[in-house]
Amino acid sequence: MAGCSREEVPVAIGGKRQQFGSRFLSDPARVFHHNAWDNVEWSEEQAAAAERKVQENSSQRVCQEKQVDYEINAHKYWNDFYKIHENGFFKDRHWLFTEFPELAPSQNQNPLKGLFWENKSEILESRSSEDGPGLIIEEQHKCSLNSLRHETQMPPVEENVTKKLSQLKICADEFPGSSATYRILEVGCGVGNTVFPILQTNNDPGLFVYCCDFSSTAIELVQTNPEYDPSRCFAFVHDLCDEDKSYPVPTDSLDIIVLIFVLSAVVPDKMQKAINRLSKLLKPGGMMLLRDYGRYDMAQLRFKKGQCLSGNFYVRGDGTRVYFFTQDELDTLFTTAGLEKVQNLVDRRLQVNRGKQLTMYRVWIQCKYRKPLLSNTS
Ligand SMILES: C[S@@+](CC[C@H](N)C(=O)[O-])C[C@H]1O[C@@H](n2cnc3c(N)ncnc32)[C@H](O)[C@@H]1O
Repeated sequence: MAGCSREEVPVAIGGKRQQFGSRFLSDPARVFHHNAWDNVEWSEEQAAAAERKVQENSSQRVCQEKQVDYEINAHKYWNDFYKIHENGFFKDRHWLFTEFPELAPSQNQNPLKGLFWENKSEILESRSSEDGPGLIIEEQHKCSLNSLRHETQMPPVEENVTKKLSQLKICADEFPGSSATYRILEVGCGVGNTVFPILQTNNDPGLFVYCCDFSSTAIELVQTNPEYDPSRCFAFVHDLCDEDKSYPVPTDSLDIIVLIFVLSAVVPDKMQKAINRLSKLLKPGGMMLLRDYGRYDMAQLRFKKGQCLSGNFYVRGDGTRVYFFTQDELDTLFTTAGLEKVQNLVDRRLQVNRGKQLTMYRVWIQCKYRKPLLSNTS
């Protein structure tokens, strides 16, 4: 498959990892002097040629019957993928921490801790008046079984009462990581190439990492990895498009949600609801971090006629699917879910195969969106 990450590890210069966007090609004659160049400007002809290529490879769509199969059996195609590749395909990404320092803030620099506690009284006040007492996250964590019994005896008369009760239920169940002070969820975690570096790098004793994937094969590989430590991590099978299944954490409980090359694997008309649901899980001040394929990435241009499912959405030879985003589309998805933009950048890299003298134009989008302290998505 035209996988996401064999090629995406930034090069280390002098042993020191460079952040994306810091090596520029000013002299085209030097193109083969390095493995990769950042922020490469596309000429008008190159953009037009890419557009033509996409029009051409989108001109013939996969038939409806097959489209339904790819959707219904999406998790099976990914299971097959992981049965073949096991841990071998996606490389570990220690570069994560240069791009997303939020994944391992040193304890004193925890960006949310300060933000959250400084504004705690403001949050408590606003949420109390909005939702009534007992719904604020601190309260949820402290709630007693007695209060739960009292609450559950009352007949739920409104939808939001039902919602409150289900949140209290999670509380009563002592959800995994309930005593943690910094909670990260990775959605579509695959075999843990983001999760394990986080667990290795972030030594905050209050850290707890959740990770899920709809591929049970991938989750099994995470759980059987010698580095999997259930006291710091909880891996579970979950389909982020499944509206009927809830996540094993209460609303407003996560500091960070990570989406790395996963939203692109979801059928476009289910993306918004998936992001809305995730947004609810973030604490006020919490952040969603995304890195994913951008429009006209080399992988999109390489698709052949007959692999297109819908606009900019394709199926690979192994049955896994991929969408290619614009920055605006991602902005709409996140802001519609009530989040505020912190970063939305396009990373245009020129990767070079020096041995074969080949150039490959990659387009990735990186986003950080924050849940406002005064949430309007409840
Ligand atoms: C391209 S891989 C990326 C894996 C991992 N994030 C990484 O960067 O190594 C996409 C992952 O998303 C998972 N995935 C796709 N659709 C999903 C869905 N609806 N719910 C949960 N996981 C999904 C796949 O099983 C696969 O592991």
